[in-house]
Amino acid sequence: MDMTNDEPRIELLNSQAHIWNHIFNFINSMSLKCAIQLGIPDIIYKHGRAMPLSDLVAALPINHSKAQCVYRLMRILVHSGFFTEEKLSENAKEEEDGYLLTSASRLLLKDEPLNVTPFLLAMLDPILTKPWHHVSEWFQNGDPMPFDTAHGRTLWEYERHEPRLNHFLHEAMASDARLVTKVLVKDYKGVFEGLHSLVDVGGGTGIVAKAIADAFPNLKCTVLDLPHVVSGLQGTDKLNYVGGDMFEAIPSADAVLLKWILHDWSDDECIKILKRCKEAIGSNKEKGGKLIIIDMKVENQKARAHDKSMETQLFFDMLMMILLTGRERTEQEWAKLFFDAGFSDYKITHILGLRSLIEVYP
Ligand SMILES: C[S@@+](CC[C@H](N)C(=O)[O-])C[C@H]1O[C@@H](n2cnc3c(N)ncnc32)[C@H](O)[C@@H]1O
Ligand SMILES: O=c1cc(-c2ccc(O)cc2)oc2c(O)c(O)ccc12
Repeated sequence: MDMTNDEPRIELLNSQAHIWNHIFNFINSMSLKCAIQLGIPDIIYKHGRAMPLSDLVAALPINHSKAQCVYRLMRILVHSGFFTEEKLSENAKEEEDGYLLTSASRLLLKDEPLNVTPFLLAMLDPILTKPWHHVSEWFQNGDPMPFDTAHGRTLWEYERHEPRLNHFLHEAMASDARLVTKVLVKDYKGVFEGLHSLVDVGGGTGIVAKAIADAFPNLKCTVLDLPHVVSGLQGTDKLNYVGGDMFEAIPSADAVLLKWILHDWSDDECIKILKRCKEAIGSNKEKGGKLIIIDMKVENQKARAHDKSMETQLFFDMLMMILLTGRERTEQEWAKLFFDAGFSDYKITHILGLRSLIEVYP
């Protein structure tokens, strides 16, 4: 069909703009990465009030020949909601604006306890972005995921031999763990009440388990993770680290926590992990034994076609397909996994923004 003849001109131009926006979506992420690497959020924060462009330029660690370009970087970041502009003076004749942080850029400050910068820097590192250039090739070959097509080995193999990847992934996960734990322990204490023991499976360096152990004096926590992740980590009387493999065995406990684990894995792999979790909990539902999952629940796509949070969930689903063997799941897909692994019931609570808390009972 010849679009130029049949489509109204306005629709033709809108379609072109839609495509341009998609071509250049990466410019939003890369501009933000640049601002963080230059320390722009911290510089504006330290200034303490709306910061004029000239002061920002003077404070930046840049070559002076690039001074003219700062305005253009800031303009796109204002547009995407990371900074706002405010008049520097009450005097209407004075035109100059100054930059202020927004609630999103406050989460990028170095001294912010819930800083999400490590997650951003990890996801935009060339090791993790290279596989995106190999997706169509992967669709046509026999590799398990585009990460292998790009790097010749799985992410797990790469991580074992490349300390930098291992380090930035654990920093990324730890930063997310701090944010989620803050909400969980403050607002959803009931989930952990009555429990005496909990294993955080794939709990990394133990940020979540430490916070739960601190918040509940009668609860002893264990972190199970791969031996190279937990080796050298010092436990306490309330927190202990176990090096092991969740596909083989999970220490027994009243409750098992799986935060951001199951979305990394295929359905068959999840069923194996879930069966090990059920063995660890035992079968006594009345004793309070349960599995606690923190992961996304994707809604029906048709109902939310233009919803921003649906888009973010779809981004994560693609990320899991490109890097790992995992996926994001609908309620029906979650329920099937639980019943196939031998669990009898579950309850989903929407408490963590795009992620849900799913309690699963033996
Ligand atoms: C995406 S991270 C999630 C970390 C943590 N639960 C969080 O949300 O912050 C996945 C974790 O699973 C761990 N892991 C991967 N394979 C594992 C296995 N076979 N047994 C135990 N842990 C494993 C990784 O080392 C990593 O710490
Ligand atoms: O980029 C990742 C990587 C992982 C990951 C790394 C190593 C493992 O043994 C398992 C998983 O998990 C991720 C994840 O859960 C996420 O939500 C975003 C990114 C990544």
